[in-house]
Amino acid sequence: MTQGELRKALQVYFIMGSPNTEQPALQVLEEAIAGGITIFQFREKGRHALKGEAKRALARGLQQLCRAHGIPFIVNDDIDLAVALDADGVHIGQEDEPVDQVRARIGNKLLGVSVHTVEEAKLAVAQGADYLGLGPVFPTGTKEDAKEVQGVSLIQKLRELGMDIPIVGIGGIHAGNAGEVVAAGADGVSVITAISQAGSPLKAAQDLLEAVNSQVRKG
Ligand SMILES: Nc1nc(C(F)(F)F)ncc1COP(=O)(O)OP(=O)(O)O
Ligand SMILES: [Mg+2]
Repeated sequence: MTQGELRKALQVYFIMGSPNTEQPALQVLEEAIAGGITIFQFREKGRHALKGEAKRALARGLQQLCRAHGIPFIVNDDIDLAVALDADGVHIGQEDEPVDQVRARIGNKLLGVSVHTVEEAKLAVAQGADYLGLGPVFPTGTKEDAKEVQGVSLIQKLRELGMDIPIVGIGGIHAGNAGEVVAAGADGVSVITAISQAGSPLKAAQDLLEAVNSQVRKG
C-alpha cells in the first residue's frame, strides 16, 4: 500500500472487540463496512475479552469480512495473533512490544503506533511506524488507562514541525467533532463507541465518512 493509499485508508478507522458491543461483533462490522469504514482494527481487550481459541475464531471471522470487502484488517497488541492470521498489520502502544522488534517480526505489514508526545512520535517514525494514533483527542470512556485528553494540539504540533507521517486521531470522536480532527491535520479518525454502540452502525459510519470528507486536511 502506498503512503497515499494509507492516508485514504485511515479516513474512518473502526476499532472493535466483543466487549464493545451488545450485538454480535460480526453483524456490527458488516454494517460498519456497508456504511463506508475504510480500515478495521480487532482490539479484544478489557474484563470480558475473549481469550485463546474463542478470540482466534472471532478474529478469523472478522478478518474474512474485511477481506471480502477489501478493508485492511489490523490486530491490536497481539503480534502472535497477527502473524498467525497473516493480518494486514498491527497496532501497538508505548507499553507494548518495542516498535523495532515488532517491525522485524511483521516485515512490511502495516505498523501503527500510539504516541502522546513529539518525542514519542519522532522515535516511532525513526523505528519504522507507517502511521501514528494520536489521542485521546476528546474524553473517552472506552480505554480505562487512557492518557490525558490533548485535543488536537499534538496533531497540529507534528504538522507544524513538518512531520508528514499518516496520522489518525482517537478518543471520544464522533460525526459531530470528526471534522475538527481532520481540519487540524489528521488524515482520518478512529472510533470505537461511535459505531459499536450506535443504533445503526451503518449510518454512524456513513456520517463519519461524510464528516471527514467535508474537511480538507491542513498542514
Ligand atoms: N489501539 C489504538 N489504535 C489507534 C489507531 F491509531 F489505530 F487508531 N490509536 C491508539 C490506540 C491505543 O493503543 P494503545 O495505547 O496500545 O492502547 P490499547 O492497546 O489499549 O488500545
Ligand atoms: Mg496497545
